[in-house]
Amino acid sequence: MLAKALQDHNPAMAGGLKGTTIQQHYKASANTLEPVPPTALDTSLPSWPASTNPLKRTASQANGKESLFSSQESGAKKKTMIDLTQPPSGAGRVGKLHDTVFFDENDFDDDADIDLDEDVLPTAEQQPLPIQSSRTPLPGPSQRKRVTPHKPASSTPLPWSSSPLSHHQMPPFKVTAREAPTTNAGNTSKRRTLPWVEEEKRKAARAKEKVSESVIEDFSTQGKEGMTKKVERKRAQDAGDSCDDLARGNQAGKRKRSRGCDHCHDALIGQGVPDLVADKIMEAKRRKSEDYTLLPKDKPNSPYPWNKTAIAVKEEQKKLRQGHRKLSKDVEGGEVTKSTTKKKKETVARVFLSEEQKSVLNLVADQKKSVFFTGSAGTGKSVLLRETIKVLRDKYKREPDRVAVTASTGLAACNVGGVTLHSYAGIGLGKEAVPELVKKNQEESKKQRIDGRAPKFWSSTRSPWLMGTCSISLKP
Ligand SMILES: Nc1ncnc2c1ncn2[C@@H]1O[C@H](COP(=O)(O)OP(=O)(O)OP(=O)(O)O)[C@@H](O)[C@H]1O
Repeated sequence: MLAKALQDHNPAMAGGLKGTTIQQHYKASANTLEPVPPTALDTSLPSWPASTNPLKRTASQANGKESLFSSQESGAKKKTMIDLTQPPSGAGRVGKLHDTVFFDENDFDDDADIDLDEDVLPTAEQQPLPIQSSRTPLPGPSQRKRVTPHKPASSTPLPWSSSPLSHHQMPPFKVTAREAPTTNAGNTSKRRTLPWVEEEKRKAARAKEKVSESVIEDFSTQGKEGMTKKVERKRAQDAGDSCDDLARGNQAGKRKRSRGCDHCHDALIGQGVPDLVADKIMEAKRRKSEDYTLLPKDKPNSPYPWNKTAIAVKEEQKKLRQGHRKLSKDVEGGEVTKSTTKKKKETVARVFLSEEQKSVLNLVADQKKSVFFTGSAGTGKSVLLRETIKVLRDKYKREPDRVAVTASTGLAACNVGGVTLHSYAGIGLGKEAVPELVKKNQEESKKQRIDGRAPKFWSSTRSPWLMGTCSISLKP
């Protein structure tokens, strides 16, 4: 069936198959099949019309020489063979089917990209700009002819702008913004000025003219001497103005004060003030006027509420606080709040000693006797001891070193505000012999005297001794 189809398609080829089987033939052709070079394709293309160009067709549309073969013996390997060397034959049944060409609407979208091998000279409108691209064309596998752009001659001047020639010429002179002519033809620019500024200028010009006229008249009538006198009068007038302005604190005075004040100086001399004194007074005045700056209170009040000095703001805050305090007092019915009043010092209730305690105190403080008092816990021994210390310190206020509060232990000493007996004596742990301890105590007493501290006369201290949880020693 396949051989019959091939015979119908190309009788010459079918004839060539005589004497061999189809499979043997295509085995041999597959071995000898070589890729067709592109030059061969290019040379073969122009001879065919575009409608019958086999390159524009798909493999299934090529011509009757296209077919698929599969080797049933070797397995599933499929080989496609297209013979492009032979012109298409319209005699075959498959070729007849493809004589009618169908076009899609999108088939001609790429017509602009078709590279024609004709040397078409570009027209004047299509002439490319002489800007050379930095991109160099990549060398392709096929060396096709490229359309070279028509380059102008090197001597031809290149137009660098499309502006008219008048725009390229330099202006005849530099025109400033004020002198620049307006766009309106024939009208020069007129600078807008304020009417009152113009009026002031006119007045100044008129005054200048008057002054010059008067100077000429004076010079002609009074001569040089008259002119000098007039100038002096004018200076004195200026100085007088400056003094008045300084007194008022005006800005005009501040500007004029550098000139000095000759007429004030003359006035002082006229009053009988010596020249040197007048100079010093004027110098002092000048310094004062230079250093003088208006205080905020001297400055006129600003009509604007936000234009206030820091002092004015503080005064306002102070007034507000006072008003708030007054208001709070009124609300609370005149009672002062706790935060504003000082807390009263809490006083400890006075201790009232019992008869027994009083007798012990009397023996120690008045009769200067050594007393041993003891008792069970909570019977008031510490209370009595603190009261006794207090009475003795009040009694010997001018001789504080005469009262010493000691205890055998540190805890007991803390309870009555004293020190340990060993610390008071300065004997350390007290493990040495008595003579050595006495010597130590005397040395310690000397040191304390030199240092100005209260001396400890442990060795020479006599009665009364108060023995209990603590002891109080009194110097005789
Ligand atoms: N004359 C007094 N007046 C008021 N209170 C007193 C008086 N005597 C003692 N007390 C009170 O009795 C309590 C015990 O007193 P205190 O601590 O002096 O006793 P104490 O004998 O020293 O006790 P302890 O032996 O345990 O140290 C304290 O709270 C103290 O206030």
